[in-house]
Amino acid sequence: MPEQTLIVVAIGGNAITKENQKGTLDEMVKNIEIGLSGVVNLIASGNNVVLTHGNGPQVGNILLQVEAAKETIPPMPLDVCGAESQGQLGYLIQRSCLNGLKQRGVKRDVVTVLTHVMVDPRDSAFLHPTKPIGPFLTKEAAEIATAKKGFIFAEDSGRGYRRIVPSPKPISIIEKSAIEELAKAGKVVIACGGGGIPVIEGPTGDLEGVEAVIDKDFASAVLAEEIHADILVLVTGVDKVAINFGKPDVRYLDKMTVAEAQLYYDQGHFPPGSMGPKIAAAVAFVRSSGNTALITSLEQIQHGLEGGTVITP
Ligand SMILES: Nc1ncnc2c1ncn2[C@@H]1O[C@H](COP(=O)(O)OP(=O)(O)O)[C@@H](O)[C@H]1O
Ligand SMILES: NC(=O)OP(=O)(O)O
Repeated sequence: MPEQTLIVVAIGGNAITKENQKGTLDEMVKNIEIGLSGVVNLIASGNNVVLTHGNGPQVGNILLQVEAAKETIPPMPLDVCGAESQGQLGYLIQRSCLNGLKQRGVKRDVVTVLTHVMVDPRDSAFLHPTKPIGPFLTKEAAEIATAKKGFIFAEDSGRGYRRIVPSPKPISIIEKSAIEELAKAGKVVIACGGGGIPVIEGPTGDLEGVEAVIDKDFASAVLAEEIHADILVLVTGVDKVAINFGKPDVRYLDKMTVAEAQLYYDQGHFPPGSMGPKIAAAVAFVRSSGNTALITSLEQIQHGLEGGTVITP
């Protein structure tokens, strides 16, 4: 790897509010502090790092707050709720990074960039919601919420039922130049929170927010390509990617080429709601940049970037 390695690290919203948690401040602060220690080590050892993060559980909770207060306080649309989640989580992640660096005796600026992401208004995702947000409900609770409020729910990878919203594909990161300059100047940048605030170009050419939640793995892959990152790290709940996941003949992989990843994808080893988007995002970055992607867990990153599953050209 080059001397001044630029690493984009993407962390899932479910790592910040876990599946069995309600999303209290205390839970989020603890998860971020413990979860980020490996990332802070990467920063402390001299790498340039851009941190991106999901927001599914958090933006879902903000929407529930909006919904609960709508008779007394004017409700805000999903893009504004997404922007709120960037501020909420950006603040907690930024503070945790600053504290972690200070504890290691390292002086680095840490900034959060409110990030807009261009999407296509004709993206078919607007007609077919797929992105799970908010708490995990039982089937019965989901049916009641649908009947009462008209929300759409879907089963999320065997973990329960969650509200689903449109998730258009990210086309380009509006603040890419600022993020690249900051990161290459040694600032730690938190960007593309919640996959970024989805925007389109309106009839006058002005940016307009649209109601959706972008997948943070896809947004991170586009960002990594646009800021010329050396490596894209997608952090999730497993140390390595497997074929035959959950079956007796499961095999965890240390590495795979994009061709192998595509073959396993086509063979159905990576489900659409969980590992599928990560593999698709990693493959897109490796194909477009010629660099490598790594899929691994926060625990594994504690030991550097040597473990996990590496995807190579
Ligand atoms: N082939 C596979 N290899 C490894 N993990 C898999 C595979 N297929 C599904 N998974 C599951 O997918 C999860 C990652 O998806 P998800 O939890 O939705 O991501 P996120 O961390 O972004 O919230 C893993 O923790 C694992 O439980
Ligand atoms: N926006 C997004 O991808 O969030 P999650 O990581 O919570 O799914």
